[in-house]
Amino acid sequence: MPEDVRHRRSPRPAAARAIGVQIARALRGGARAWLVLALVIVSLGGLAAGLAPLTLKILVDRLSAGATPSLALLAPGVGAYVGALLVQRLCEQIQSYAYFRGEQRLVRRFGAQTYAHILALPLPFHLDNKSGALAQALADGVLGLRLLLTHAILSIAPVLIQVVVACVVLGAVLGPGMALVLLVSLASYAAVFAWSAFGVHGAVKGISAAQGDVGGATADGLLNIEAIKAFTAEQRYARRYDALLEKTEAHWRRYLARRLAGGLAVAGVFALAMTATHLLASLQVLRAGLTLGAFVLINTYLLQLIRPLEMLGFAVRDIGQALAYLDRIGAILTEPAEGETGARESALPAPSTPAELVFDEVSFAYPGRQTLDAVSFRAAPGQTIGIVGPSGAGKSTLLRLALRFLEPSAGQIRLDGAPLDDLSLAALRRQIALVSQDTILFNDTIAANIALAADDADPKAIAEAAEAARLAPLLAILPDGLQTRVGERGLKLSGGEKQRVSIARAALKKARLVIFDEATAALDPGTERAVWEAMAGLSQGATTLVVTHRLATVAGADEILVLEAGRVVERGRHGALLAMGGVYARLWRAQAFSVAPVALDDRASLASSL
Ligand SMILES: Nc1ncnc2c1ncn2[C@@H]1O[C@H](COP(=O)(O)OP(=O)(O)OP(=O)(O)O)[C@@H](O)[C@H]1O
Repeated sequence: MPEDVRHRRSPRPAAARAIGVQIARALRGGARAWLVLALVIVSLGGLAAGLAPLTLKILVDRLSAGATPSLALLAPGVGAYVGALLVQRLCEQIQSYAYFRGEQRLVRRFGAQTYAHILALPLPFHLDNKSGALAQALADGVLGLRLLLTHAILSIAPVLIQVVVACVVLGAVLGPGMALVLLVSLASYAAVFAWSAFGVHGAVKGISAAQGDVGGATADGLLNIEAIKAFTAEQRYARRYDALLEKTEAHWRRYLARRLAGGLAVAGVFALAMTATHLLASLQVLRAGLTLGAFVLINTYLLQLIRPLEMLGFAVRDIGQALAYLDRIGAILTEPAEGETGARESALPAPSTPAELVFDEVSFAYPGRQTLDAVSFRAAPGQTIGIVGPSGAGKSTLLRLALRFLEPSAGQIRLDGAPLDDLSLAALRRQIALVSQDTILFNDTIAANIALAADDADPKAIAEAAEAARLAPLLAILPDGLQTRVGERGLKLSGGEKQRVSIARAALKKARLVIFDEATAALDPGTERAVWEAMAGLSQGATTLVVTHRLATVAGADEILVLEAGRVVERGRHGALLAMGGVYARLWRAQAFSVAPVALDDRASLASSL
């Protein structure tokens, strides 16, 4: 079971590799060409900026050589100087366009790929992590990528090019000593930046984790707004939220302190570097009697490099922040997605007949908790298998195994004779429809919610599925019918209506294996009966697994499994189980039947009503 990503320290190299792979994939499809173009233009601009002072030196030397000033004398120098500056300005404009085109494409692809990866992570990962924190990690990761890229291409690359050109020109004009002093100064500067960025990186990681907690708490509270109000827990949740914000503020304080210390150290090194460069330059001018043009050259370089060097400082600091942002998404990217082992999907298209499902000595344990122990059964094509037993017996876990949300720790599950892990997950899940107790709908229209199983579902098929799920009476009173929006998590519909949307979803899928997990547990008897009728319609022509606490609903099942503490303690048909006088008979007697819901296998009478 994966740890909560907020608190795990993923192995850095693995996370960095995962991000690298993701960025490399995202670069394909247009982004790379734009970014390479941006780099080329940045290089051209940097070269022009680096050479501009040299053209100025030539101009000043001509002016100070004592020759009679004339247009012919000045024009080439002025032209070269202005031309170099113009090229630099033009490059700045064009590089922005090219860069942001590439950045937008890259960010889009990176975001889409990462979101797809998160969706593909196994269910246990999602159960262990807060959705809000995952959303925050994704947003941070995208922000981190943008910061990294912007600085790499728009800040660092131009500075490096200008510095190299300046060193080469200064070395050629004033000798290697001057170039060496400049390089040593820059190296010290870079070292102090690295130290500063390292400190900031640690502090930002704390902020990022704290903001993840805040994001998680925000979503948690809003998702449970009804419960919070019903239990008058508003103040408590607001206080808890404030406590998390307080922690975030503390991390920000630490970050600001580190940033200040780093900034001061950088400023100190900068002053030292400038003093050394200036002193050496002045000495050379005095001793060697350098030309006025050479003196102008040194000063122009110094003035010209101050700003880019400061920008480099900001860049390195932001990169520390960007890496911290990327750390968390890197940890998520190292999580393995659900297994895709099967190759049968294209070779063998699933038949349209009901499926055969076999559990063969299947065991499963959540961490530290044995949950299922050597469970075996066979659901023959078209049969209905009831699964009953006390709360916590492992019924839902068994269904999750059938859908391969979880993997057995021992034993084998087979669909139509093939082990589940011989099928791709998509091929497996396409054949199964799940109707569970907690139906959460998307904040979209009823039609879009029904069409979850197929992007290109035919409106007629959606209407038929709605009809089969007994949604017609509801749709008749809604002014927008199937186009009615259901609100956040479907809160504008009642529990029974939501269940019927969920059944329509399954009906549209025309599944070969239908799984009901306490599908009507939350409904009143009248609604329950209507929903069961819809469910019975759905299980026509399919093999059906029904988990329920209401024994009457599986009384007609072909086989009933009684689970207790993860073991099948009794099995058989309703009558035989009652005659056995064991757990099932006790549960049966204990239940008071206020209504007699339609049994799922009462198909003959239902077929006519469908
Ligand atoms: N993600 C999980 N991590 C750890 N333990 C879990 C997890 N999900 C369920 N369990 C535990 O596994 C056991 C079986 O749970 P399961 O949901 O399968 O029971 P159930 O028979 O469906 O119960 P109920 O009838 O109440 O829905 C329970 O003890 C439960 O606490």
